[in-house]
Amino acid sequence: MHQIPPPAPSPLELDDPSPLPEAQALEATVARLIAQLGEDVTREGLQRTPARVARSLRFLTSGYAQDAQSVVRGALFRAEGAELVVVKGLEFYSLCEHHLLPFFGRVHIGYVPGEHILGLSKFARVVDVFARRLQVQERLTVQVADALEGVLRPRGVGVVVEASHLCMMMRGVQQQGSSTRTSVLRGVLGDPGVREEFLRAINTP
Ligand SMILES: Nc1nc2c(ncn2[C@@H]2O[C@H](COP(=O)(O)OP(=O)(O)OP(=O)(O)O)[C@@H](O)[C@H]2O)c(=O)[nH]1
Ligand SMILES: [Zn+2]
Repeated sequence: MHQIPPPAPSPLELDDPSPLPEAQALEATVARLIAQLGEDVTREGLQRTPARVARSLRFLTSGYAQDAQSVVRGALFRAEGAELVVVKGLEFYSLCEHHLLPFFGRVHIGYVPGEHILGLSKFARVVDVFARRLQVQERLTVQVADALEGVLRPRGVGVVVEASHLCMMMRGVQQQGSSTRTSVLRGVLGDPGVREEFLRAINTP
């Protein structure tokens, strides 16, 4: 009888038995950072922390090694219509480039197809390519719109990002209730009728 093997863990989640020199350098940097915060890196709870943080940071910035073209490959299909398509509420987590603290929220995307439509899951994958980098919210919004425009050549595209920034919540101005909305509306998504339809779709629960 065949045993079903357990699913392989993602390479980024593995405990690397022989870390590459750059991974070791990152670990050493994290160890130095912890020491400079006045902590004892050799105490039991912290011994493996530099390796964990290095691994975690590599995952959280894994978007640098990806590009939107490869992510959508194979999921472009001939368009069946030319109506507005809205994919809303895509969750994302990113790191603010000023404080290296998380900002997170939802991305809403609308587009009016040209010759192609895109497999629905790929919108979330495109968002992750750009969210898993050191970012500002405005650039994230523009990069998602640029990427979709590049691969889909749509008649119009709209990207709205709503996010909470921990750098504004747990430090700095400490505005726990604040959130930020950024948007890019291009092509026919800029036309009043289509824009209204898109904004109504994303604002309706
Ligand atoms: N526009 C924009 N600003 C951001 C984003 N993330 C963080 N910031 C802001 O970047 C700015 C950095 O300002 P600085 O004055 O250099 O840094 P700071 O002294 O830590 O600022 P405070 O947060 O006000 O304490 C702050 O106003 C942050 O709120 C983002 O995604 N977009
Ligand atoms: Zn910040």
